[in-house]
Amino acid sequence: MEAGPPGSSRPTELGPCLSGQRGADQAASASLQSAARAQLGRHPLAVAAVLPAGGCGERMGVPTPKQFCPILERPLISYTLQALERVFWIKDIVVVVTGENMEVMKSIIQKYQHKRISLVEAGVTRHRSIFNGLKALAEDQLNCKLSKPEIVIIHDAVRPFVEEDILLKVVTAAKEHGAAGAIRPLVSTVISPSADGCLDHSLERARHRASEMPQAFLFDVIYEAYQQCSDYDLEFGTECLQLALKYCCTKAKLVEGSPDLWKVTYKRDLYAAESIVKERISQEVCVITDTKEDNKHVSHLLEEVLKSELNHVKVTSEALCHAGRDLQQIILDQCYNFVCVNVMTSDLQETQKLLSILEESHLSILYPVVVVSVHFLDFKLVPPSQKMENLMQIREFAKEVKKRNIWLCGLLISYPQDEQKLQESLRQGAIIIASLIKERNSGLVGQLLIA
Ligand SMILES: Nc1ccn([C@@H]2O[C@H](COP(=O)(O)OP(=O)(O)OP(=O)(O)O)[C@@H](O)[C@H]2O)c(=O)n1
Ligand SMILES: O=P(O)(O)OC[C@@H](O)[C@@H](O)[C@@H](O)CO
Repeated sequence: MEAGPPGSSRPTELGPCLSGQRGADQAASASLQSAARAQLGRHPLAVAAVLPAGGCGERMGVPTPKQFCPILERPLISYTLQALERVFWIKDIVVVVTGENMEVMKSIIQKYQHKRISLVEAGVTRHRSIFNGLKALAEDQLNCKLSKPEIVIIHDAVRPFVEEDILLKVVTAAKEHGAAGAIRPLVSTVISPSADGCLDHSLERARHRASEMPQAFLFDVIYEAYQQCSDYDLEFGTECLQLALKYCCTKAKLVEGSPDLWKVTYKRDLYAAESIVKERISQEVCVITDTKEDNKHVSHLLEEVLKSELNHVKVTSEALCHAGRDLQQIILDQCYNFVCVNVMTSDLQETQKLLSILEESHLSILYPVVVVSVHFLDFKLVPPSQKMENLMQIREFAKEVKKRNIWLCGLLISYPQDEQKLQESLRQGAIIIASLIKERNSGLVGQLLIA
């Protein structure tokens, strides 16, 4: 059982909350969280989590177990760990992986600087893996670094979009009822086939629900259930709530969960998960300019066109010169998209300054940061060839900063004297920038695009 790297520093912010909630929902969630935090704070509940991650992902149909499949070049399991790490009152996170994947898991913990993680060896079935995780938490383990919690959360490692409020709800419910689990409406009707492969009967969909994760239990309840569990249940069971009912007569409280709780099972689920992550880290763009009047004017024009191109996206602008203060705050506020505006110049000094600031921050550890180095050039005044040589340096810079998960590309925008033609160039440029930010295609890193 290994803990995460001791003392590894971690960015103060753990990346955006990839929650499905927005606006009013978020306010409700925040007020629930503060109320529950007050409650948890008053009687500090010892809460730990067990993340079964020892499967082979057969239904995903790829050689890599799905929990290690990449989303934006980061393993799926790292997103789930990040989601749980954001919850300050979960004191230990036990990840259950196969022996052969132990080193892979350790490298993920190291690279993404996950904390509060202990690793335990998986079993041949999900229930056996979960049982191994619980054993690691029980006090009756030799040289155990973990202490037995009052409440244990069980959450599949392949359900990355779990929010604090559903965790609070199931933990609070488990404290009262002994067990609790998230549920969702059924999408398809459940039917029961007869022996000859025909319909025997169907269940009334409105009266049934899909059992999801997270689930939470009084530790003693679920640990006792697993200890009493038959080999058949350990081998073929899929429902922890049922074990609590069958072996400990504990009826779990069912808690409505959000649509994002779904389990990544098939390849399409991985594409869906990546789309959600891309959408969530494309919510803000920062246009960086210097204080020269010409730059500020064009940056403002570009900012306005970007706002119309990227609706629902917050577009801010910042001068690079006093970067020590305002830009750092924008970085801390989790902006992952930067447009560095250069007017009538193809040198890359401003862009390089921005890249250095980004490299010094932890911002790109968890998510790729997109930087577009924009160069407005009046092709009539300055033949592109004279400037292209400078701009081609972008390829080298991009290769270097890609190692720090900063995805740099260049964009040449025509800067004609004619106002109407300038507007058209700006619109073209904004369309390209919007696509670079939303699609986050690593294949375009180091490219010089022309609007
Ligand atoms: N022996 C096992 C089997 C599964 N799991 C974990 O339980 C979770 C949910 O199980 P499932 O979606 O079935 O994952 P797999 O078993 O990997 O998928 P498949 O059935 O397609 O092989 C996953 O995080 C999986 O890694 C586990 O810890 N140990
Ligand atoms: O059965 P699988 O191993 O695919 O996945 C486990 C799921 O069944 C489980 O996570 C929820 O149904 C809640 O128990």
